[in-house]
Amino acid sequence: MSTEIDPVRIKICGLTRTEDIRVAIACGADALGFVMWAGSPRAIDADRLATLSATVSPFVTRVGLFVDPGVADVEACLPYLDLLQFHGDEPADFCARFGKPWIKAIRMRDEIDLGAAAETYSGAGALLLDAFRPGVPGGTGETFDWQRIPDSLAKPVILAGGLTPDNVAAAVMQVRPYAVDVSGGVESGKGIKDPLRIRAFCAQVQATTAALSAGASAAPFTTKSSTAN
Ligand SMILES: O=C(O)c1ccccc1NCC(=O)[C@H](O)[C@H](O)COP(=O)(O)O
Repeated sequence: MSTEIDPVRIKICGLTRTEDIRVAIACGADALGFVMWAGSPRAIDADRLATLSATVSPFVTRVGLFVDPGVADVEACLPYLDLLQFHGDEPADFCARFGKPWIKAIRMRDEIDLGAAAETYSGAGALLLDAFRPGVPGGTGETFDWQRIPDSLAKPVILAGGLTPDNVAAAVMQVRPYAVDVSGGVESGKGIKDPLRIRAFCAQVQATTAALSAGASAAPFTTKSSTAN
């Protein structure tokens, strides 16, 4: 029996070049991430963001990534973004003050309580769950134990951290996230995306969604978005 399911959304992160944006969109990416934190090898500034953002088609979400930014730093980027993604220790009221939809990255340190995080960041559109490496706010290229994600969470889950064309199908099957997020797994160098790897990554996600729709799983498919407020 075939059951239509929501496709797992795809976010390609750490884009710095127009040609990579074109490939990501052509392969079906739903969202594109731009790292607005100067400490990253994938960082761009607001001028570059304006240029890149102008090449993004309507209906593709432009996401700005920030790590404990100043208010003015975020405000300078607002005209070029659809969604804000916070990777530092930003309180919820800070994340919400810009009048844009936002998501919160949660690094999966040992003691993390995802239920509490979902309450603390109740205004977030989703929680992006990422690997924890001390001193590195994101883009680690490392996975974490996906079994640590509860079956039910009060926010949609965006799964990140060390995803690649080789492991993303298993990740989708196991976690059933609302979306997957990848950076290093589709790169040939920091901030330089590999078109073949982007294509392979998106194809794996799309094929897994199709397989689930066709009944590849014994359990009825629900994504981690299904328990969202
Ligand atoms: O990518 C970075 O360099 C980065 C730096 C600081 C904060 C966040 C950063 N990236 C965030 C992302 O959304 C990445 O896609 C996510 O951490 C997954 O990265 P990867 O493990 O390389 O796929």
